[in-house]
Amino acid sequence: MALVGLVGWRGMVGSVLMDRMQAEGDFAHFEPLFFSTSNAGGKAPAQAKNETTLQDAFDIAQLKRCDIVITCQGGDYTSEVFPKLRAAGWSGHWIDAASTLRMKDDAVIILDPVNMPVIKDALAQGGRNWIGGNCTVSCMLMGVGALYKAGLVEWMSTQTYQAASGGGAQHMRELLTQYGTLNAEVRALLDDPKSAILEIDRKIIAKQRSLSAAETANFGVPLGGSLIPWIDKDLGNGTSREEWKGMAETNKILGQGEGFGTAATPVDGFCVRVGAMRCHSQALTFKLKKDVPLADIEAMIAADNAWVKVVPNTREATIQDLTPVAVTGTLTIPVGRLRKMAMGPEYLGAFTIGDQLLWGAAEPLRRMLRILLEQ
Ligand SMILES: NC(=O)C1=CN([C@@H]2O[C@H](COP(=O)(O)OP(=O)(O)OC[C@H]3O[C@@H](n4cnc5c(N)ncnc54)[C@H](OP(=O)(O)O)[C@@H]3O)[C@@H](O)[C@H]2O)C=CC1
Ligand SMILES: N[C@@H](CC(=O)OP(=O)(O)O)C(=O)O
Repeated sequence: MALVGLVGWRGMVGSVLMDRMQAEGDFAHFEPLFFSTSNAGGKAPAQAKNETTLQDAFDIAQLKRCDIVITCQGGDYTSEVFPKLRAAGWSGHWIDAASTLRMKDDAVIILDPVNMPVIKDALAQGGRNWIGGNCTVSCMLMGVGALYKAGLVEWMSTQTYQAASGGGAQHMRELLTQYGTLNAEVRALLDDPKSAILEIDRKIIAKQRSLSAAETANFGVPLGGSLIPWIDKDLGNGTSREEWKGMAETNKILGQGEGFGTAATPVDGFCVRVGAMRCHSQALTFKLKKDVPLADIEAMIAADNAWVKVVPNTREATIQDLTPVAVTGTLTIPVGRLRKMAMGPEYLGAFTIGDQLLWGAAEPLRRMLRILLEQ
């Protein structure tokens, strides 16, 4: 039985991964070896079989024992450990949620319902590095990948509404703390149906502008009752790194080069943090290469994979099924608001949502592990 090293299994992404692996019976297919950066020698979780002690996640000799290592520990860990492990002659499979290795030539961005042929090609050529994609990109392609597979997309523009969880657990806590502080500030006025809404509004904006440093430590500014139209690093050319990933990773996932070559499909837009908990939403505008009837587009999208769900473009269906609240904790990727736009029949609008901890992070890793175990 393959020995699989699990690193980062108790973090937020790792916990979602563990839950999914448990739900799918994955642990029946390998011997797990659990690692920790903080508690080596401690007790491994209940899924452990023969190896019941936590190993030091920096111990190259222990990592070298593994046929496969799967890590959700983060980019700093990958940067420190991965080169040492390969330099020590380890030729096992490395499956990673962090972005560190994504754009390396010898790494595949894994999203098998979308790019199984790319994964199979890499496997046939001895590929060993399998990296989960950016959450926004992965969720988007799970929804509208059919249009790319059909070669219909001339370009795509994205406007995202990204949840607090993309920043990590502390960001989710901070958002809720801010909501709580704001609510407390006006609770007495809310309880009085006769109170003036503009007084409530004045108190809220005053409170938002005076939140303590501790209450904005992670986002840097208030997010509760506001939004932040910048995610990840400033690339210095007017683009955020999150926006850059849209084109770079979409094209790499599709096997269309490293993102900006002549074969690449242009993808660009704005990435915005909003006060949602763990679902990333995005409004998409496509320029299609030709005018395709809307019914054909809907059928194509609906048939693409087992998780995508076309939501009828009506008010009732949209407000019921096309929200973070509806999608959180599920693998369903709804695609709705599908309509031709006023610019012409080749212009298509769509809105899609995905749980960024499931399809956006844990699920592609889990599925890659099964692909490797089943070869
Ligand atoms: N958050 C996201 O949306 C996404 C994250 N990723 C990638 O996954 C990586 C991990 O992200 P995320 O899961 O959010 O990170 P977490 O901070 O939740 O977990 C990372 C590690 O922190 C350690 N840790 C310290 N204190 C605690 C605690 N109280 N509870 C749990 N773990 C703790 C654990 O390591 P140990 O057990 O060794 O102490 C854990 O594995 C990111 O750095 C990123 O590279 C990828 C896609 C999306
Ligand atoms: N940057 C994403 C989350 C994330 O972890 O992305 P990446 O895996 O590309 O670093 C967000 O903030 O929503």
